[in-house]
Amino acid sequence: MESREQKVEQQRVDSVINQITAKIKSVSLEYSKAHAEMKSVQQNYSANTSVNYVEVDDRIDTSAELQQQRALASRLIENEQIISNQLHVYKDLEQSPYFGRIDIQDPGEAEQEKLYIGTASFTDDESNFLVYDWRAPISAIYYNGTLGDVTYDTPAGKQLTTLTKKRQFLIQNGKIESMFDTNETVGDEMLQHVLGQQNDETMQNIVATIQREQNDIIRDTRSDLLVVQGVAGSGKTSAILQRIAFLLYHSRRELQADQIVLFSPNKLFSHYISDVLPSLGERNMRQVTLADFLTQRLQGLNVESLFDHYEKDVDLSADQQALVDYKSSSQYMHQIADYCQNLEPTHFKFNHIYFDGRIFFNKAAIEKIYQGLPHLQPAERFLRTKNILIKQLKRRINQEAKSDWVAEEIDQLSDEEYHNLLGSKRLHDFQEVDAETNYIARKIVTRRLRKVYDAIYNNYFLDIYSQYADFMDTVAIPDNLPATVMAASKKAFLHDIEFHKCELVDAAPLLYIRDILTGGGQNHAMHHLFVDEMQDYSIAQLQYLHHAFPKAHMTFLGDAEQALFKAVQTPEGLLNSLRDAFHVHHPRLLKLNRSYRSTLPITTFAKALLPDGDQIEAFNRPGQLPRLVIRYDTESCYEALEDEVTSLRSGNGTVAILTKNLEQAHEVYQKLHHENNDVTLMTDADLSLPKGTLVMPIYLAKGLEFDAVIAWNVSAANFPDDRFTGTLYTIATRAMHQLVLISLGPVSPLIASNKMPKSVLQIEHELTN
Ligand SMILES: Nc1ncnc2c1ncn2[C@@H]1O[C@H](COP(=O)(O)OP(=O)(O)OP(=O)(O)O)[C@@H](O)[C@H]1O
Repeated sequence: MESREQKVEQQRVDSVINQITAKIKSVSLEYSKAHAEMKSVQQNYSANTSVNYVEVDDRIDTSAELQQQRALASRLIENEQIISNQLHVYKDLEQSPYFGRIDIQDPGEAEQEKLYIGTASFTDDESNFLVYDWRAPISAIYYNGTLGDVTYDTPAGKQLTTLTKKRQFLIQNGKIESMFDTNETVGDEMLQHVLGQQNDETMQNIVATIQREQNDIIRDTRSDLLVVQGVAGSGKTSAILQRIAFLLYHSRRELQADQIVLFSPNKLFSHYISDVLPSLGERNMRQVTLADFLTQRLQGLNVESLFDHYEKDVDLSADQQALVDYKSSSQYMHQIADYCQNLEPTHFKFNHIYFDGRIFFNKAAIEKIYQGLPHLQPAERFLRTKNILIKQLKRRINQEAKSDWVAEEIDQLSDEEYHNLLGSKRLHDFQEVDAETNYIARKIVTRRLRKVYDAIYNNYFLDIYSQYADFMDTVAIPDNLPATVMAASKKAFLHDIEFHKCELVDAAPLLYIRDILTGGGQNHAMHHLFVDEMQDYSIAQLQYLHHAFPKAHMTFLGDAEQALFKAVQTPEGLLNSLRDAFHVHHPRLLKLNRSYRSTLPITTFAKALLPDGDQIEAFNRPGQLPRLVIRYDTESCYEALEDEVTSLRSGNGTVAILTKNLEQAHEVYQKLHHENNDVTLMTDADLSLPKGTLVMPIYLAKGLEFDAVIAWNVSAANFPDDRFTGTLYTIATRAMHQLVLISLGPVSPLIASNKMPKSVLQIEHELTN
């Protein structure tokens, strides 16, 4: 039954919603007007684009007018967009205007104030705040404060107040479903409700239930390097997105969404999180995967992806491991920087520039230019060389413009082509006819030699591959790495380059060498760099990202335990390595030890897989024990899989069958698909997750979650030793409500260990005779 208190609160909700509804009406009217205005300008614009293009003068006037109209149209579109966004925000508020209330007593004030907190601010006609945005300074108290005296940060400094009440609401369709008073950050009841729900296709914001430790990450504006070690399901990704929304609000004037870049683990993940910021009324930040970023920067090269890497690098010899460790280290990157700074001009490696299959600029000539310059930093010297080459190209264009083929081509130009070549020039700009013909001739040659210009502009005359090979030849390598292994690696690198391929471990060092020597590759406009799943990045790669976005504040989040096929580094060790490598002023390490995603039995099982799993605190959400199903031949194993899928599907929206690698995902898919059409095999090209039964290798499921998970073939043969702990742990922790493990033959020692209490699993054996 509704309490008296709840009735009073419901009356307030009703009154606020009435005001929001009235606001929606007026903003809708505004929107219709803006839309009509935009449409009429657009129609006008398209009518004008069909004007006569032949007369040069007309064309120039028309183009100026068109430009004006285009600018007006884009302003109106922007205006319409702003109003439309506002409408979205109000419509969301109309359903659920707020989720929290705090009562505060400011020092010296006679009366207490009641403040209500929601996803966005809402004021009445007299500008009184009926709802405060969750990011407003005062709202921090809701997340951080316990009853009593509290302080909060404001632009004017710290403020003191007394918190006398903290209340949470669950309001749906304008009705208070439940409300609680609490002294905690956000009480368990609310979290139980949110976490018990079925998985959606895309991630939801957690604004109503942000926890205190998460709030520290979200509201940190001081650190230039924030490293978050958070156990699986502890809300790292959620915290990133809430943090971005917070930063956009906090620095509304200086920061735009496209000045924030997030490196995400795969494309499925990018789609999975794409609704969170729009649900908070913000635009999405830029998102990129490491593979896309590297491939884009190393155009023409097929850079090995993290996925190829997972498929391949399971069994490395000690020497090979030493090589990978070295090339992934900050020391390696420092040695590259030293190499570049001290590079003798005679050691600089150049390429010929070709045109139509013939050498246009000879590398010996380029070398001569470079070596002839005064003593300068390599990048400066390179830039000067580039400018000299462009000057030489211009000279050659002028000479070539006098040749017969150009004159012939001019003769054959149609009027329209001729005018196009004239561009914005007018006929009376030229003193004589010759000058005009010469102008056209140079235009023709310039167009023809465009490729040469592009090659110079894009620095193709630097032979970065030979340069990197030279570096590998000359660098002082660590004691544990045999010189023969390094030499073989150089050879393999050059061999791969012949086939336009490059291993992942060489991509960042290669780019680093190129950037330092050419003075390029740095984006100074990016204010924030976020890296999710940082355990999958080497220090060398992170160092390159820091170099590529030198002005960006960095937030790196990950879970050392989820490192797939890789040794685990302690968070403190990682922070120290990063601090030394980056020379930052305000590094900060935060830890999230509470796991929210999975039920208590699933988290309890997952914890037991880890040597130091005790640090993980499970959120107490009840559920069934994970089931371990053991079969002794392939046929019965697949039968068991089918039975499990059928039974899990009846209660869950998505069931994900997670495998160790792609090959096993294919095998499972072939088998299941044969019997049942409602199964999807996910690949790294997929952009979104369908509902139903999904099959994928674990590295594609990084950062994702599913209602139910089946861990495929957790046998001793498939997961033989502790190199696979991270993989198995990551698989288990993708499950929200149910987890089934299927083993073909004896179970992995990671599960069948003394450390694994019998009570955390329900085991089903097949009887054998
Ligand atoms: N404060 C919170 N309130 C409600 N739900 C939360 C909260 N924190 C986390 N969650 C939920 O827990 C789940 C896991 O969160 P998230 O994916 O952000 O964790 P993660 O640390 O990035 O996980 P992983 O490293 O395992 O991929 C999500 O469903 C998220 O919505």
